[in-house]
Amino acid sequence: MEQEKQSLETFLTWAAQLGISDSTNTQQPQHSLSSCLGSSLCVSHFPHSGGRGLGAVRDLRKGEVVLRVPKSALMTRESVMEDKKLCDAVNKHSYLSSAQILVVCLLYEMGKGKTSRWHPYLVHLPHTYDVLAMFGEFEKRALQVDEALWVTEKAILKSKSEWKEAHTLMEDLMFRPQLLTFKAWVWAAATISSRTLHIPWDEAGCLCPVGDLFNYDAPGEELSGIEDVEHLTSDSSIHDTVLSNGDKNILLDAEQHDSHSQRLTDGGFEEDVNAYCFYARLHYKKGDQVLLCYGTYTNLELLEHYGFLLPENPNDKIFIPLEPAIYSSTSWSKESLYIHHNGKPSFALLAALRLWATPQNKRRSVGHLAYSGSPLSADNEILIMKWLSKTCNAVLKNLPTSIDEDTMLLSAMDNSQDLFTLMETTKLMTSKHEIYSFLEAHNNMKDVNSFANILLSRKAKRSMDRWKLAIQWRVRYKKVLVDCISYCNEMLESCMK
Ligand SMILES: C[S@@+](CC[C@H](N)C(=O)[O-])C[C@H]1O[C@@H](n2cnc3c(N)ncnc32)[C@H](O)[C@@H]1O
Repeated sequence: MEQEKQSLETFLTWAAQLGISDSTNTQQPQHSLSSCLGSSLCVSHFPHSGGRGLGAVRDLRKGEVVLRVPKSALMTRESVMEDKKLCDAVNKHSYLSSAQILVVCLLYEMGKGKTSRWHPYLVHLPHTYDVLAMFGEFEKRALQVDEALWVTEKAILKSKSEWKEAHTLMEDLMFRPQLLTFKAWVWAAATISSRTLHIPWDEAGCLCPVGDLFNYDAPGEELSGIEDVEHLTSDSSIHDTVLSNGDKNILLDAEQHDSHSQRLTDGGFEEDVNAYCFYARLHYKKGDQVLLCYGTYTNLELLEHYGFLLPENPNDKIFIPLEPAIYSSTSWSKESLYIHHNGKPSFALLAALRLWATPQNKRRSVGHLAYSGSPLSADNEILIMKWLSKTCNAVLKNLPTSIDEDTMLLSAMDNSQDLFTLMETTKLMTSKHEIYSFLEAHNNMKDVNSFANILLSRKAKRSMDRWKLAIQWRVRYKKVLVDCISYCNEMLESCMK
């Protein structure tokens, strides 16, 4: 513990020496070079929203600058490739993407150990991640929903193929065997995926010491009026994040105290000061966690890119299987046909269903109504609400566990110190099969008395954390379906009045 504190202090001193500062005084960035924090922020622990993060050391006003990280302190492809050996090797592998190269750069610096100029920063990177590419077979299956399984499978395959493609380069650079493994690659790729920030000159983004300690908050009401804002930012990654928020022409904030309070961006690279600047997106009280909006993400996207999800995510959306005729009834894209976090069908899904439920020869005459979001007739509305409710019910019934069982399993997991107690608590539940599968995936253990030991294995503990995330995700998915059924019932009632 003491060692960790010491190491954090060393890191913050190192950061101050690089000019990183949370001081409000831009002329005289830091009073002392002993820490880059202390004027606005401090590193703190927030167990329910991201773990390690940044807290306010004083009341912060919305829009005020809370951290500056000079360009020279950013870890980018450009800065790491000042190393001639790396640069020469990379130049021989031009087929690699910029993100793959940044992954190699990170592993290369890791390989340097204490001699890396980034060493004080690198030692504070998380040791493991829970992004989908790290999900094992058991954890993947625990997601239960085809769409999520498919996204996970895709993430794993992508990671594998990117690793294979970069292998020759890493061999050329004579990486030691440990850094050549797929495990090392997924770790580095997850670091890049979950921590890089957008910079205008490199699509791979940058690693930003101290600036990457901000935990995530979903964009709030300011974006909720733009239903399909995700189309603007659809290929989600943290890089798009600041892009999605960075348009200073979009001023949606009602409060207009000063120019800063209007900005939607809470972080971005600013040419005039040659630094990454972070702003308070809200008023914060001393002690509050200061959060950053990385972008607009569904829970599945958060899991894919960042390895966490939000219990209440205003940007969550779920997809249900639709008949081919529904997709072909309109020109809306498949991605726009979904159900919102609160159970309401998306604008496009409603329009598509309304047209699909209209006889083919009448569609043309009512197309304009459907595309403007209007109901077509009471009968049509009743038909689609019944269909949607029935479909959601069928999806729920086809899933291996219910919300109640999942909730009980989660609570048993939280309250059991070991797997033996967990088994006892869940003896009568369907979930016990899942627990057996977990045991099979981790040891083929048949001896109940040794369950307790499993929790001691670090690998099983990691797997359990991911299993828990998978259950939390599927519970959210199922709750959206239940809310959609309620929504349909309400609509049906009002149609039948
Ligand atoms: C840019 S880092 C933020 C700092 C990070 N907590 C750390 O200790 O280094 C992003 C990671 O923090 C975690 N995180 C951020 N916001 C979170 C939130 N609201 N809830 C849970 N985890 C969060 C996730 O693990 C994510 O991949």
